[in-house]
Amino acid sequence: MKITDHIKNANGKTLFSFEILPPLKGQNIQSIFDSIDPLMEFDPAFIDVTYHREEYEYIERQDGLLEKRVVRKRPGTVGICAAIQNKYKVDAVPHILCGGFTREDTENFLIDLDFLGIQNVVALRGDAVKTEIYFKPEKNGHHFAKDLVKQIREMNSGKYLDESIENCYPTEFCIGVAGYPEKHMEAASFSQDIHHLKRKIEAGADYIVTQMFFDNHKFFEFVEKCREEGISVPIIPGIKPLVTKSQLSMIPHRFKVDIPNELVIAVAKAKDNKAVKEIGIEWCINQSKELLNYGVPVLHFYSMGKSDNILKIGREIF
Ligand SMILES: NC(=O)C1=CN([C@@H]2O[C@H](COP(=O)(O)OP(=O)(O)OC[C@H]3O[C@@H](n4cnc5c(N)ncnc54)[C@H](O)[C@@H]3O)[C@@H](O)[C@H]2O)C=CC1
Ligand SMILES: Nc1nc(=O)c2c([nH]1)NC[C@@H]1CN(c3ccc(C(=O)N[C@@H](CCC(=O)O)C(=O)O)cc3)CN21
Repeated sequence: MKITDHIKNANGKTLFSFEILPPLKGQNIQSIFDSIDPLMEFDPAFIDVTYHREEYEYIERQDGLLEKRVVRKRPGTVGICAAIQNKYKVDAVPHILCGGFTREDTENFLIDLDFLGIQNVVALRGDAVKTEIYFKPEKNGHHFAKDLVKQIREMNSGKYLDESIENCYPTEFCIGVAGYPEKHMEAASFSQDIHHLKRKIEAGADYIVTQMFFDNHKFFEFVEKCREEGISVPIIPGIKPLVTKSQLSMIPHRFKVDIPNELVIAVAKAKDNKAVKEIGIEWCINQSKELLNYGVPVLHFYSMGKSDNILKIGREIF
């Protein structure tokens, strides 16, 4: 079922969802099932599975020259989505990126998803590859998420890239896009970023899921601003409980989000990561309760394969 239909059918009740990443190459899928099993008691409306493109590694050869190697550390997004839908009868939502994909790759990827009965996707530009600062599209790939959204919409109206093929089957993808309560790191201003978000909705996106945030006021202001700008689609908050001290520097660095001082102080004072996990759970429960009162359509947890803390949070909320 489409995410937007899940939301409509819930009649104002807040739904539960979470996000996982494929295991490192060489691992089996059991670790994925083990992380999903405990969370089934909250009846997830959907499970997002991130997509991980290739990375470049430079290996020093014996002659001292550097050899560039292309590696994909976390393949398997589509297979995991199919396995989830088959095993749990829960909608799996693959992330689909501009980066690393030509338009043809995108079309063929979407055909696979459609054949597997996957009806939802999150359309993202994708991060720059680790060894580069700026995002670079493939030749004949998309620069921005809004262009990817447009291509999916065209397939939804039966328009494929090869116009000589007649009577193409129209797919029925429901499309999510990312929103940034604290502005995307590359956007020149918050207003400009909202303007770009609006373009994604105009291109045909059906809902927004946010970057993680630790201060609900940032989310409330973001929703207000979106509504003022005429963005009327559902906005789903994405939240993540802290688990380690090192995240105090990793999260602001990687995702360009702020951590409120009160939380920073509590985590910094904690005697070990076990204590940090408890602080993270408590903070996330408070965030969740307030978001629930605000009437969010879904609470989306960035569990990334670790479910014990989400289980504790879910038991307080759902
Ligand atoms: N894998 C995942 O689950 C998630 C990944 N992300 C990452 O966040 C990053 C951005 O992805 P999206 O939000 O999908 O990208 P996007 O294409 O919507 O926006 C990327 C940046 O370009 C700017 N922009 C958009 N249209 C523009 C235009 N026409 N001219 C100039 N600038 C424009 C935006 O303000 C933003 O700063 C990526 O790095 C993505 O991988 C974000 C959320 C979830
Ligand atoms: N810019 C951006 N890129 C993304 O891929 C992305 C977002 N934002 N925001 C939403 C989700 C959340 N994502 C996440 C969230 C946490 C981890 C994670 O596993 N973090 C580990 C350490 C990761 C590492 O080793 O670098 C952690 O300790 O939290 C990974 C992806 C992926 N998504």
